[in-house]
Amino acid sequence: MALVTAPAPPRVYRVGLRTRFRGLTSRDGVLVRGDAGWGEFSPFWDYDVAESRAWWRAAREAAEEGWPAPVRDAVPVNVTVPAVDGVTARGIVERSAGCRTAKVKVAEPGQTVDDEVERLEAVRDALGPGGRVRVDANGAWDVDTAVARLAALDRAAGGLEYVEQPCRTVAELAEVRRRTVVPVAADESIRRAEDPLEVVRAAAADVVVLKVQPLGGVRACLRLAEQVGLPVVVSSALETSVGLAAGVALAAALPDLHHACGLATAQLLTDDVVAEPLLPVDGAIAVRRPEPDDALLAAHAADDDLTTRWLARLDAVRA
Ligand SMILES: O=C(O)CCC(=O)C1=CC=C[C@@H](O)[C@@H]1C(=O)O
Ligand SMILES: [Mg+2]
Repeated sequence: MALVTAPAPPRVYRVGLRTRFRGLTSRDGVLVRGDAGWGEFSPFWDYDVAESRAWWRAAREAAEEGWPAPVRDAVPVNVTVPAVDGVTARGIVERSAGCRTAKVKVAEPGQTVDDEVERLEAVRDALGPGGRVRVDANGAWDVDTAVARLAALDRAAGGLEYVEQPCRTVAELAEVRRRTVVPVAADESIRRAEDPLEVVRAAAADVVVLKVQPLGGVRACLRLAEQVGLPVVVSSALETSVGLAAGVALAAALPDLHHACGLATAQLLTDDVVAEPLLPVDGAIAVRRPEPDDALLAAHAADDDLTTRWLARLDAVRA
């Protein structure tokens, strides 16, 4: 008699964030298991059903197909510094397990340029002269603000590696790029765009940020990287180590990788669903695919209300 195993049920999780990030104090999502392993489906709640379909394709790829073979066995990563004060920022860099690049959040509502200068000076001081500092404005500035602000932040940081998404539109990114010496990286203009190649046609970026879930999986990102033809930074969507493993797999499979990747975000979580999270050692994450741990899945299981919301979302996206 053939033994038929029932498909594993989706597991809804919720874990805390150490510092408020993107307005969030915790992160939640669904983990699904297929023949190839575990996948994560965790679109932020501001992504609608249509946008979330790419996130589902990434989870399905992980669970059903797995990922292309790596060409490297470790991925250099940046420490991610939320919009915190200078003392806290210094501590985060010092406890980042050897990261030599820091990505610093700027343009936080309610903060001033002085807050950003203090944060960047502290980060540069903690990294020393050999480290790299990048900032991420999440599209919050207009062009004039970006140009003026970048001059001040470039000075405070002792040189910026790049600014990620200084303004909202592709045309604005292109103008900022023409008016400042700081290189420009496109993030939202890739991951939330109808046509990610618009950035290339408009000469709007020096670097592109690729996130596996919003862009529909590792293979989809590899194809996009080839079409874009610009240096790539793989970054997380603030997932558990199950979702991070897909980002690590992408970074490991890219033919060229010249920048540290934004994949050290397990450092931002208070806990994880795997026993050995994908954390950096000496500034790099080893390429591997950790499995969730039953006790940790149980410990971080979402309550009934959140579980119901996620299962409804999953149904809507799969329909
Ligand atoms: O790139 C990093 O260092 C970490 C990931 C990161 O910053 C982000 C993850 C998820 C959502 C975003 O608001 C944010 C980003 O804008 O890049
Ligand atoms: Mg970004």
